[in-house]
Order: sequence, then C-alpha cells, then structure tokens
Amino acid sequence: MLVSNIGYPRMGRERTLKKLLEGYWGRVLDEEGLLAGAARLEEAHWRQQVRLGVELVPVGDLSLYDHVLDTAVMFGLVPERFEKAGDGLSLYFAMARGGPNAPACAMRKWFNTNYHYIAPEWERKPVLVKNLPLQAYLRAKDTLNGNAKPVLLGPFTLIKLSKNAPEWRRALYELSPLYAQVLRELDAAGATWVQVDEPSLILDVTEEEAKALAAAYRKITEGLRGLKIMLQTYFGGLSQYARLMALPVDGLGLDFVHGYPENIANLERHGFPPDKWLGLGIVDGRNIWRTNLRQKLDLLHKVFPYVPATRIWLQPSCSLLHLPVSAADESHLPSALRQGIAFADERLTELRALARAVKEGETVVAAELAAADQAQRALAELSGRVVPAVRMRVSALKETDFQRTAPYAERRKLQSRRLALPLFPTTTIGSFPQTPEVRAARARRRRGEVSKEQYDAFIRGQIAEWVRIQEQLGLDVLVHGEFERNDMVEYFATRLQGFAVTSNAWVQSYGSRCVKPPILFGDVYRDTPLTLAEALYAQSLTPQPVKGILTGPVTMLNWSFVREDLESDQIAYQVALAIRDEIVDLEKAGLAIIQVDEPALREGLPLRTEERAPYLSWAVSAFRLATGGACPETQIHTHMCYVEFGDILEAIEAMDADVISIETARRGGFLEVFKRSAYHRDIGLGVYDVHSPRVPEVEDMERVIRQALDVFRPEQLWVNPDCGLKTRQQKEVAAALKRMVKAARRLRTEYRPD
Ligand SMILES: Nc1nc2c(c(=O)[nH]1)N[C@@H](CNc1ccc(C(=O)N[C@@H](CCC(=O)N[C@@H](CCC(=O)N[C@@H](CCC(=O)O)C(=O)O)C(=O)O)C(=O)O)cc1)CN2
Ligand code: MET
Ligand SMILES: [Zn+2]
Repeated sequence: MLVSNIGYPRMGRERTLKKLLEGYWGRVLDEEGLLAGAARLEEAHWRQQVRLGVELVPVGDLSLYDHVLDTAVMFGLVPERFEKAGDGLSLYFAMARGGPNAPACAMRKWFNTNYHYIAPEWERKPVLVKNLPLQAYLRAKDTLNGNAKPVLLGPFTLIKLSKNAPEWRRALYELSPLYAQVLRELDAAGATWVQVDEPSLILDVTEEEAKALAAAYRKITEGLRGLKIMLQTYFGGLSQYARLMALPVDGLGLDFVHGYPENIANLERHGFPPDKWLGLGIVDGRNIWRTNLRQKLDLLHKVFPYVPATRIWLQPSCSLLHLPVSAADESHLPSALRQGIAFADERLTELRALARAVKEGETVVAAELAAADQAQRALAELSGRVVPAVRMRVSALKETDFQRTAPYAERRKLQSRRLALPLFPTTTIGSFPQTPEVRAARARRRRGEVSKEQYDAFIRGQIAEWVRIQEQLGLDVLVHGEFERNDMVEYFATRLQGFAVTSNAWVQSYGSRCVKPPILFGDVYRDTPLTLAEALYAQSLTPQPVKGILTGPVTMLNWSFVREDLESDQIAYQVALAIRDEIVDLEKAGLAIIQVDEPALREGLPLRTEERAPYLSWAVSAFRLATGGACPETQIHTHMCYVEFGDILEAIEAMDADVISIETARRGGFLEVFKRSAYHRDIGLGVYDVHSPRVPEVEDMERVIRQALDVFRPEQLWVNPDCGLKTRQQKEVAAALKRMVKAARRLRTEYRPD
C-alpha cells in the first residue's frame, strides 16, 4: 500500500508564488526571475511531500496561473485575438488576464469550489505544442527518482470545460492522438505512472459518453511499454462505475469522501477489476477537520474484500489545492480547535499513519489514533460549539419568518415612492479599490502599530473621499466602499460569534488572488453590529440613498470551512438570523436599500442533479430568513457573479429579493434564459467587466442595456458594473463609472418613466 498525493497547494506557505507573479506583472521581476523562483518553490514542495511520507508525488501541478489554461496552451487552443500577444509567458498571461485589444478568456468556477479556471476556447484544431507533463517529469527526475507522478488534465474533462468545443465525439477524436503522443513521450522518458485527471466523470455521464471514452482511451494508451495510467476522479461518486471500470487504464482514483457512500456501494455491487490499482481518496481535500482515523480504518476494511492492500494507494479525496498549507501556523486558535484541524501537510501525515496501521499493525500508530480520538472529543466539547439560545431561536422559527410582510408588487410601489429614482438608476456592487494604502493601514493595525481609533479614522477618511467621488460622478445609489473589509466573508466572520479566523490559511481563488476561508466551528450569532458604523457614517455624508452591503448566509457557508456535526440548513439559518438582525439595525439607521450578496449560491449547487433540489431548498430559505424581516419599504437587492443562471432561475425568483444584480449581462445566452422565464422584477445589469483593467467605452455599455431592453421593460433595469471594484485601481474606476453614468443618461433621454 502506497501513499500518494494528487496535487499540492501551489502558492507556498509564504504565498511565494503570489509574490513572484505580482512582481512579474508589476515589472519588478523579469521572466527569468519568475521561472527560477517558481522552480525553487516546486522543488521545495516535492521535498516537503517526500518528507511527509508521500511515495507518489504529483509533478506538473504547480501552475503559474491555472492548470486548465496550461492544458489549453499545451494543445495550441489559443484564440485568434491573441495573435499579437507574443508567445511563451506573455501569451499565457494575456489569455489569463487580457492583452492588447484582446479581452481575457472567460474565468469560470472549477466544479463546486471557489477556485476559478480559465475556459479554453476551440477556434482551431488542437495540436501538441509542448509536452508539459514530460517537462515536469524531467525536472523532477533527479529529486524524486522513481516517485515522480506527472499529472495531466484528461481529454473528457478538457472538452467539458471548454467554450465552443466541437461536438464532443469529434473533439475526443481530435485530442486522442495528441494525448497518445504525450503519454508515449513520458513512457520513453522512463515515467512509471501518470495521473490523468477526469473529474468530469463524476457528473451525470451518459452511457454513450462512457462508451466513446473507452474507445478514446484505447487509442490514447495504445503501445505503451512501461507507463501506467491512473485515471483520477474526484468531488463525487461515479455514475457510470461499471463501464468506467472497464477502461483500458491501470488504475482508478475514486473519492471516498465526497463520493461516499456512493463509491463504496459501487464497489460492493460491481467489485473492482483484479488487474487495476485503486487510488483511494480517504482524507478530505476540501474541508479541514482532522480525520477520524479509526473510522477510516473501518472503511479500509470494507474495501479490502474487493481490492487487496497491495493494489491500493491512499490519497486525499482531491488535489490539496483547496486547502491551506499547514495548520502549524495557527497557534493562536483555541487549542481544541487547533488540534481539531488538518491542512494539506497534516492530511499527508494522516495518510502515512493510515498506511502504517495497515502495513505494520494498529499498535504502531496507537499514539496517532489516540491523538485523533482525543482531538475529536475536545472539538465536541469546545466552548461555543452549542449555544442553547441560538438553537432555541432556530427551532422556534415559523413559516412567516421566511416571508416578507408584503408581496412583491405592493413593496415595489412603496419603494419607488420612497426612493424616487430615475429610470436606469446607476449604482455599484459595493467595494471600491483596496489600494496598497488601505491594505497597509490594516496590516499596521494588525501589528498593533496604530490604535483602533486611528484605523477607524483612516477608514472614515476613505469612505468620505469615495462618497464625494460618487456624488461627483452622478451615481444614483451610493455605497460606503467596504474599505474596512479584508474580504467579504472573512470580515463578517471576524465580527460574528461561532467563527474563527486564521492567520495564514491562504487558499488560491484565481491567479495570484487568495482567500483565507474562516472556520465556522460553533453556533453562530451576532452580539455586535456588523456594518452599522460604516453605513451610518456614509449615509450621514449625503442626501442620496446609501445602499447597505451584507454577505448572505449561503455565501458565508460556501466560502468557509464549516463544521460537520450539524446539518447545513441549521447552520445557514443561524447565520441568516445574524444578518436579519443587522438589517433591522440598518433600517433603523435610515437605510432604504440593503444588498445581501450571494455570489456563492450557484457555486454550492451539487454537481449531481438529484442532490440539487434539497440544496436549493435550504439555500433559498436561508436567504429568505435573512431578508424576511425587512420592512416593505426597504428595498432588498442581491448580487451574484460567476453564474450560469439557466439551472437556478426558479430559485432566484423564490429568493424574493426586490432587485437582483448579476454578472452575466455581457454574456450571450443571458437574455435567452430570462426571455424564457417569468422573471418580472428589477434587474441590475452588469454592464462591464471589473476583472479587466480595460476602461470600457460608453457605447459598449449602452449596447448591453439596449440588448436587455429586448427582454426587460425600461422600469426594470438598473445599471452597474458586474461585480465589486476592490481589485481595480482608483483611476480606472473613476473613468469607467463616469462612462457608465453617461450611458445610463443617454438612455434616460429616450425613455420616459410611465
Ligand atoms: N472569499 C471570497 N471568495 C471570492 C471572492 C471574494 O471576494 N471573497 N470573489 C470572487 C473572486 N475571488 C477573489 C478572491 C480573492 C480576492 C483578493 O483580492 N484577495 C486578496 C487578499 C484579500 C485580503 O484578505 N486582504 C487582506 C490581507 C492582504 C495581505 O496580503 N496583506 C499583506 C500585508 C499588506 C501590506 O502590508 O500592505 C500580508 O498579510 O502579508 C487585507 O486587505 O487586510 C489577494 O489575494 O491579494 C479577490 C477575488 C470569488 N470568490
Ligand atoms: C464576489 S461578489 C462581491 C460583492 C461585494 N459586495 C463587492 O463588491 O466586492
Ligand atoms: Zn460579485
């Protein structure tokens, strides 16, 4: 039985890769410096994994931006518009971040995670441009000897994640010879195993697809001499288990954490081919709770009748990309909590303990087992885990708590009378630039170099400056700018009971951007206002309406590491009640508009269709509970981004918000979706892309609004950027918003309110 890893966090414990990348983009580091730095980091990660006992070390997983983009470039899937973007790194980063006159490729959610990949575009027939896994293998050979396992994204998943791929059978046909060549070259170089990632196989795969895959993999693996293939799946169980077991590969990697109990049932029903290896995903690569080792040993004993230990690799459930590096940095946490968590390095240590228990007997790891048991008990007894008042409040909830007191139509009248906004009202999504100055002020506060009073005064200064800028720009509904927030989730977690925040638990979200997901360990409640002071201050500076900005309960859950001893709906209702209380405070302070952001609502949608309805049911209820206490005169907005709306439109309607602002306004298909629906409420059009430094033209934004007028009435439309502006620069923001206001005003002159 071997210990294997699927992928290691890329950024490094000190976020080295982030610093290298931002140094390169900011032109303080040259290409050589970036590549040398990345190579040093990669090697350090290999050595660390070996030190922790990993016997099959993934290589080629340290991407400079995203592994899907790597694969696209490797197969020459480069859109025409990057013709002038050069080659090598300059082309690569142009595709990721936009280049001269060439908007970036689309960024999308990687399955149901907060990691984003760059969507490949098929404008031309793929060709093999460079063999990335081979290059990685050759780099790793000396350090790792026989333990290097090159990693490669498989053809099925590559196709599924692509934009405008040809019909999938044809796409598979075009890719197969290229994959075959990649593997032949690895074979010739002496690699023993290659990990081919096919997470899309856990989706609803059709019988026809499974059959076609068998043919494709036959072609891909033909004539290999020594190289073996581990076909790696994760994030769920397999729906076409029996067929996929028959693929001509040497091993199958299955997720027994997020695919539990499905994959164990598969095993019991269909068995496991005697000539294959099982990559057994046994410790959680998505959440941070320390593994119950005894439970996992029991699981192993359920597997042994079907697969002998000699044919098993113990693995994390998925790449450790989604976990921070080491819990050793979190010594400030309450000790029971600190002992109760495991990040990437601790997960690998757990794997080694499990492997030793099997190979050398449980007594050899008695200390590890006892420590895990003890940690489990300590966590259960952790102070704040159960707060009776919170439990009582949730269990006493009534149907009416999930409803506004007046129906939408009535609310709309009251609100439009109160707000008296022009047609096509303009607003922003909440955040303004988190400049180096803002971050530095927060860092100084963290280090205790400035007092709370000094820090608060600095934040008020930022708010005042931006209220003035917004007034000058002529925006209709203002925001305070979120300067006090390091992150829209972490900030609320800092102010709520039941959450802990970490010091260094960074996880990559996209490119060089990272988040520190908070730990939701206990019952959640609010014992102090969350946003009141800043909102109140902003409103005191202007007669214009200021929109309060809160993060919704579903997003708080999806972007945190959440306890596993309580049902999601119960946890979400606790968070919802805290938000609900905040809304009451904001209303009392005179705010007429409150936005409750739910950008992660769609992301949390289960990957398999049959699990979706129950999720949407509690997610929508949680949002309704959070907002149901608002007076009819208070206008509730919600904001969502990175969303394919087609499959959740009914849920969006059911959230019963008064206005929804969405990112997708610029994407084809958005209007089609709404045209087919009965959606009749107000909608904020994301008229330009905040993720690009490019300042949009008035005409571009005007076009988005005009197109929307084919489907919506003018009275329904708001005009706003497609997300928050925190990652942009001050100058870009002012210039873009000025044009946005101009676009709205042009349309106003054509349409008159009814
Ligand atoms: N949680 C979450 N998920 C999300 C989003 C989001 O906003 N939040 N948006 C979508 C896109 N994802 C994003 C993820 C991260 C960032 C982002 O801007 N991250 C920042 C970090 C934000 C942060 O926590 N900042 C802290 C700490 C910043 C920091 O690194 N400070 C330095 C010191 C800085 C100094 O001295 O100047 C340090 O600790 O070393 C702060 O402002 O206080 C980054 O990686 O650069 C943006 C979008 C989807 N998922
Ligand atoms: C990822 S959604 C972001 C919403 C938040 N209010 C912001 O403007 O940054
Ligand atoms: Zn957003």
